[in-house]
Amino acid sequence: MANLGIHVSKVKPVLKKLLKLYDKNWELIEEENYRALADAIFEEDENKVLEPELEPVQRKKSKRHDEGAINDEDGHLHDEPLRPLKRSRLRGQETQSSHALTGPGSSSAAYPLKIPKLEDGTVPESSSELQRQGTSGGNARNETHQLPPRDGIVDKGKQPVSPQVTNRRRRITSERASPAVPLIIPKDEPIDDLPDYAVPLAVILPEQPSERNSSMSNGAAEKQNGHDTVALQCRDGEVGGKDLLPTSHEGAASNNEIASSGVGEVNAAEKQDGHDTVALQCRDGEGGEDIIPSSHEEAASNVEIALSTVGEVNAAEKLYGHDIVPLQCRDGEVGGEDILPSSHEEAASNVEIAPSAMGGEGSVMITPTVNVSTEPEEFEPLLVEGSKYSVMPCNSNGSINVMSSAAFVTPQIPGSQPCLSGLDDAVPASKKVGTNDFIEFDDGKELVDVVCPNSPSLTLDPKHLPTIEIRPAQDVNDLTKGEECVNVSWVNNTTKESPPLFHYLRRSAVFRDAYVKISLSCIGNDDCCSTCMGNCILSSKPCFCANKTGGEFAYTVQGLLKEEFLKECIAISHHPQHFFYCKDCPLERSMSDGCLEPCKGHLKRKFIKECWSKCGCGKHCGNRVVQRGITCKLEVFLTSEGKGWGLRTLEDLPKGAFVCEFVGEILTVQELHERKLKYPKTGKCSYPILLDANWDSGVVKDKEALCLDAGSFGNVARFINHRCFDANLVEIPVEVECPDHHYYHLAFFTSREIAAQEELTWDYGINFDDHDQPMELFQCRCGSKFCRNMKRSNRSTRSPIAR
Ligand SMILES: C[S@@+](CC[C@H](N)C(=O)[O-])C[C@H]1O[C@@H](n2cnc3c(N)ncnc32)[C@H](O)[C@@H]1O
Repeated sequence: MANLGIHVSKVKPVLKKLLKLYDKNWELIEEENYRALADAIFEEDENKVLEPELEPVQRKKSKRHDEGAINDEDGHLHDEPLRPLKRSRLRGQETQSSHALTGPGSSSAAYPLKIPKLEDGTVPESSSELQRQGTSGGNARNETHQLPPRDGIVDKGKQPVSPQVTNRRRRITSERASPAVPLIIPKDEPIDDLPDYAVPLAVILPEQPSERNSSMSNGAAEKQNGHDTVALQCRDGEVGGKDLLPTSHEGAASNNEIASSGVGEVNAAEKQDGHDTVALQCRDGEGGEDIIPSSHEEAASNVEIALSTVGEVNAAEKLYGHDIVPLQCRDGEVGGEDILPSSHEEAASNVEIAPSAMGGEGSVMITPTVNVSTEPEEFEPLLVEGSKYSVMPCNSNGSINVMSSAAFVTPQIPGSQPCLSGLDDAVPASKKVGTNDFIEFDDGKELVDVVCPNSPSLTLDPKHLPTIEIRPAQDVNDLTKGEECVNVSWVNNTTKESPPLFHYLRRSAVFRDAYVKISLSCIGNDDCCSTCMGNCILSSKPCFCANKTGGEFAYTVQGLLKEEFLKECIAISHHPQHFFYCKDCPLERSMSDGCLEPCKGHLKRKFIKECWSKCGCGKHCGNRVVQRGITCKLEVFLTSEGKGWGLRTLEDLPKGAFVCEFVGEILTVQELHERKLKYPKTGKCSYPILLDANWDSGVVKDKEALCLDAGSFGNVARFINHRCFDANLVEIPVEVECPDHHYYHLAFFTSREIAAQEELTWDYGINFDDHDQPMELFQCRCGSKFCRNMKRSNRSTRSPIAR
């Protein structure tokens, strides 16, 4: 603001107000380079000028306006907070999050628009049915389904949405963030010139006078007296604070480690040059109580990704073979509030690095103050991810410097921090800024200029730039990091971009609240084949496990889906008559703000039931396919059609072959909703899929209403792109260890033969005509002749399907 000639005294009160109005959502304020803030300041000025001229009534209105009320078309005032430039987006937040809950088949209504594959290219019969429903103003559902009357359910005046057009059933989609750019030579350009993604997360500060000055240039900052001031990393625990710095990548990389206990707690400490020095964050799995090492010895010293099955997900970045930076540990409280250890707050808040998922283009986000050394000597890059951020153990003294391309362009601005796991876990970067330029979000506390102008530390001699080596963030040969039985390579023949960073999971893992009961005692005699031996499929008599698939196994002896079974599954996906409507929809409940809307419908799918541990058969039983994991050769590649990354097969695949399952964090739909509200922009890095196939089984409790989110934690399925109608994969729910079907596996099978090198696709079930979808609808480039996103000039915007 200072750069705009706006005095800090003007900025402070407005910023305070904005923060309040935005619920401290810093991201929204900083968007478009603080345009909202600037506008609010100007608006404030204007109001001051206009105020005396207003009639008393107008003045009242004006005052309300200032307080956040807005006029609707009828001239009524609403108590919506004033949100300069962002009103429409924020208004859509609720919807946005609701859209976020779209299942791929979301399981369910995600498929309303699908029509069966056509032999001759004509629009299938069902599409006209769909069109009818789509054009009927959303009442189509009522033509075939009578919604039961429900107490407490209030239709907020909206048209009941046809399952064929409802947003919520759609697969969450997200826009890829802009591509990474190479480092840029310093230049004095206005901040506005910065592309979105270039807004740095690290804050570059001028040097702070401190006894520990020697370490200030060494990377992540340490918090002193409430301010992030001094570099934390690479300091030994010796008297005098002399920096002991790693002399190699390995040295630096091994310094940041986190360990987790099996009961959900995660302890993290800085291990520096053999000395455990600083505890990072320590949480238990219960109420977020801090467990703080009282000595170096107690401090856990390894940073690893820890997925507690009983609670939080904690993670560290292990990139390119190096443990880079610990991420964050959070409490297990509902709402995902950030709770920092009180007694060790200093230590705990010093290092926070979160990789973005999709939206962040996989960049490493560094939230504390980071000093860029004015004279980096012989720095060697440890990692450059997506060509945007470099983490370099670095100087002759070995400290870790973190640099972003933006750092060379402009003084750094505290940016938003796409989150990590638990998207609702990440602490917004803007919460911590350095001493002179810090921002405090605590109500009533001082707000100071948000920009760090003219930081001397920004002046980097360009001669150093060529020394920065770009390395891929993901292992080219295997981005599963060894998790799968097969390697999954990735390739990009077009740019230097790496696939986005995310934590590879072979199996879905509970984020926090989801109730996933895996208990042998819950598996009844009907749910397993305890008397079987060997390979059930070879037996002449179908066993108990086959009962759940209609008395026949779903698989052939060759391990493929039986033709009939597959056909049925595809048909279910394509036909809307398979919808059911919950009496008390958990999804609507999760998004309800007092007025419960009617269930929009879920797709009733056919399950595969696999044998499992309580069965008597062997591990190689033919009725255990999905649980064995990926077996075909796959590759992630940058698509040429502008769809971002995609997944393809490197070998011919027969029809009905299992490819992979959709893996992600298991969230309750409530948690997902909270996640979306908390990070409205994280649609970019969130790929939720509803696990709603059993919601017709009665009242589903909140903790049983689940979804999978592969935004930050997932497997290769997160790279599968959408294709309208004639995708070559179909997703089928699979029961393995949970007979109650609250949690199940969602497996992708080939819907036809697929040749080597073909891209693998599935139909997200998106309705591209639904513009009431704050989730960025991408422009579909599926190339299908049935593409629902094709521009047809004579088509009504309300009709999702062509006439
Ligand atoms: C689950 S991700 C798929 C992987 C993604 N392409 C990537 O680069 O990581 C979904 C996102 O991919 C892109 N996408 C998927 N299918 C697409 C299509 N048919 N046309 C254009 N973009 C597509 C959209 O940006 C969408 O939000």
